[in-house]
Amino acid sequence: MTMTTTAAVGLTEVSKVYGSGPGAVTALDKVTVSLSRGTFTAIMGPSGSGKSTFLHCAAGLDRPTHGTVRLGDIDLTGLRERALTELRRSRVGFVFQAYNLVPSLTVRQNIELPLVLGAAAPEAGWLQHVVTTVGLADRLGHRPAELSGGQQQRVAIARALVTRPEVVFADEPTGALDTRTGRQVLELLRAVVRTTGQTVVMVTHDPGAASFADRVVFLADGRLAGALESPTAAAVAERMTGLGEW
Ligand SMILES: Nc1ncnc2c1ncn2[C@@H]1O[C@H](COP(=O)(O)OP(=O)(O)OP(=O)(O)O)[C@@H](O)[C@H]1O
Repeated sequence: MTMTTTAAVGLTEVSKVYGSGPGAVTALDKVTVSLSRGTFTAIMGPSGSGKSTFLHCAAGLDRPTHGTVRLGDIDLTGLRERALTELRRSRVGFVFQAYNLVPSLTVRQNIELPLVLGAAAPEAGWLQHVVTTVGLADRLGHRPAELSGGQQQRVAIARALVTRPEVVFADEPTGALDTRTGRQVLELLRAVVRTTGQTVVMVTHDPGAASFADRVVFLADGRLAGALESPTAAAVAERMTGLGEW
């Protein structure tokens, strides 16, 4: 049997140009990067460096102008819209800064929403495992408005995990949280990677948040600007200072 070492996410020479003519903006410029399975990666860079564009292209929310994006062994750039939608539903989880919970639904209903929307049912016990991991077992009947910001974000993380996606993409997941609550959410994401082998990719502005990752990938002006393994907050801050204003 041959060992396959397919990356969870692979971008090859990915460029994204918004608009055309003199007003065109190159948000990503030939970015090639490979993110291993079961790792936690932070994406950092100055404002406007292309972080959100990177995340959206990697997650199949947006299509690159050039280059290829792979999730596992699937080339997203070759997929039609319907197949891409299906892939996002079943293989990818999303966590945003604004938790995007449905206010009228309970915690349990919010978490189960992706299953109701047609993704394949997870293995028995997985929902329970997710709920326990995020520490919400005693809050399942509550509505989002009855929860703290950190708890709401944990619901959003549980919702992202419930379909057992291969990759969870998080865009500033701690941006709206205080430091202590943010830490708990980051510890949760790290624990998810350790205990489930899932892959997490997180955009952040915060060197402290990035230090929870296994690796930080830096962007500047839409280009790859290096990486740090086992980052400390101080090392990340120093690198960011070297990249200019942030
Ligand atoms: N829909 C769009 N149309 C035109 N230009 C865009 C669009 N989206 C992003 N851009 C431009 O692409 C560049 C990269 O934007 P992006 O949002 O990816 O950066 P970012 O690193 O996430 O920034 P921030 O940290 O400020 O959120 C910026 O110059 C931005 O103005």
